[in-house]
Amino acid sequence: MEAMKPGEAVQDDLLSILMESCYEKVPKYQSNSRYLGLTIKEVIDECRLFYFAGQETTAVLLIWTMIMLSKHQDWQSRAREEVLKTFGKNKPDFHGLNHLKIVTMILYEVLRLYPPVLAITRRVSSDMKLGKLSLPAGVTVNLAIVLAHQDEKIWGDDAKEFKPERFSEGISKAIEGSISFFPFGWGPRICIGQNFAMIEAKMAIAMILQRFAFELSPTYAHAPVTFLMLQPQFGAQVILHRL
Ligand code: HEM
Repeated sequence: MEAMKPGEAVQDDLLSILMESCYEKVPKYQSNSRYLGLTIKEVIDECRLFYFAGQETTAVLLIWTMIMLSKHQDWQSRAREEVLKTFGKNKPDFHGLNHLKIVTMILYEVLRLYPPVLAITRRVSSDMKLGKLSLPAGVTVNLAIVLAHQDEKIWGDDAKEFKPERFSEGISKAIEGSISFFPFGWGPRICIGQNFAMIEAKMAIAMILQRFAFELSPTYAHAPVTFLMLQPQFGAQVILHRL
């Protein structure tokens, strides 16, 4: 804050933007001053939210992807083939990552079966009707992402099976008009980091596939459990073979 006052240390990153809003719009922190910008507490809360919302979610997406590609070696080979065709052994670039079709299908299917955020909740602010439901003010509605993602009426008898080909023509074709795939939430509060998360996950998976073949260790026990996020309860023991 001190360094920002004379115009130093302002950079084009998230923290600077938050700090700028805080410093420029609320020059003095008096409890009676008109509230225009973020308070320091709000800046800290935003930073915490970004860390919490962005770190663990993408980490568990990557873990489940490694597990699924270990269980389904055919998809691991297809993904590696695509990555090597696109980048060779070079560092993946943004343009190429955006054009990975197989890897994207795999990530969507992992997000469908193992959504890092299992459910989202909303508090009803005033009495309202939602379809046939009457919701009184004050109740909390729980939207179980994982149940919609594995509903056999929507996804078919094989809803619980790993079949990335469901997404071969994109999300809208796979869900055919129903809102039955929302790993990043939906509506005005949809995840602000979803594009970043997908690029980050593609980058990590592509770099692993370029270097390693991998399989599950016999010690791995499949036991998804929720500790805030959906995680493998006993860890993910994966054996890597350098290529
Ligand atoms: C696989 C990765 C991710 C998943 C599955 C995920 C999932 C979600 C979901 C379901 C919500 C909506 C919560 C609600 O409606 O109550 C959300 C919100 C949010 N996410 Fe993510 N997220 C991921 C990655 C990220 C990343 C990488 C960032 C930041 C860099 C991020 C930042 C946020 C923020 C700030 C919100 C709150 C948005 C708001 O309330 O307006 N997320 N995320």
